[in-house]
Amino acid sequence: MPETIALAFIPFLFTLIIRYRHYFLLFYRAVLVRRLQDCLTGISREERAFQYVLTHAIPGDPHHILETFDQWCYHCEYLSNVGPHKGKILDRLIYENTPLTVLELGTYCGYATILMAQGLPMGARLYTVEMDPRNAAVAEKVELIVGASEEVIPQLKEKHGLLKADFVFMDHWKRCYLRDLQLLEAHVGMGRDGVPSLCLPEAGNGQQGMDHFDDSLFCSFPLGQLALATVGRQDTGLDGSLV
Ligand SMILES: C[S@@+](CC[C@H](N)C(=O)[O-])C[C@H]1O[C@@H](n2cnc3c(N)ncnc32)[C@H](O)[C@@H]1O
Repeated sequence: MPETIALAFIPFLFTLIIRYRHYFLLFYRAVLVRRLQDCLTGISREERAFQYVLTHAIPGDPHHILETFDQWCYHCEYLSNVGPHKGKILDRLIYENTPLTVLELGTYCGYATILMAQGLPMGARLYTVEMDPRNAAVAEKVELIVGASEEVIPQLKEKHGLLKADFVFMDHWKRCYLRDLQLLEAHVGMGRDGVPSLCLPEAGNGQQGMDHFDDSLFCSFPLGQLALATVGRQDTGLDGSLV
């Protein structure tokens, strides 16, 4: 009898596995393989990626550095970079907006930082905030600020000289998006003539190397009174409404 009940569950289990195969794959690659590699190599996944990039990329060539990151993600291990598909959208937004001051929340390995920095006009400045001091990469136009966004944003003006942000790329933990937008509104001048652009990739869905997940888009909205927009899952508290 218990065997019969167990057998009856097998089709159900198969259906679940097929339905959620991408999440299983993500779990396998991002958690299981990562833990195993951490134990085998004695260094973190991000350090492994850096070693790969350092040994395979042409120094000083941002395109090749990004391509090398992509190769690593497709053929070796998963990284939560913005990735080549959403990267194209980000690149286009930078090109269209030609911002002089850019604020990125969530540097991680510096993939989006490099991507944005190489598209910025001369004299532009990119500020990028990362709370994990191990995740750091710096380029010429970039000021890397190590700290949690909630502590850094109130100090951006006085301590880091960021008087206004023309373009904000939020790519940290999405539970922080609403709070940090409110902090930005309170502490940082926003954009040319008060019209900043805001980018919110849909976090947790669109991971690099997981093409199937890459169905999210970026938004760049001209924001009069800071209109908020998010694309994809509507669980950030930012549902396209005006604040
Ligand atoms: C998805 S990764 C960023 C990927 C990066 N923008 C890219 O495309 O290469 C998110 C990063 O945000 C950082 N982070 C999360 N919450 C943060 C906070 N409140 N302040 C600063 N950094 C934060 C994490 O440590 C992590 O490195």
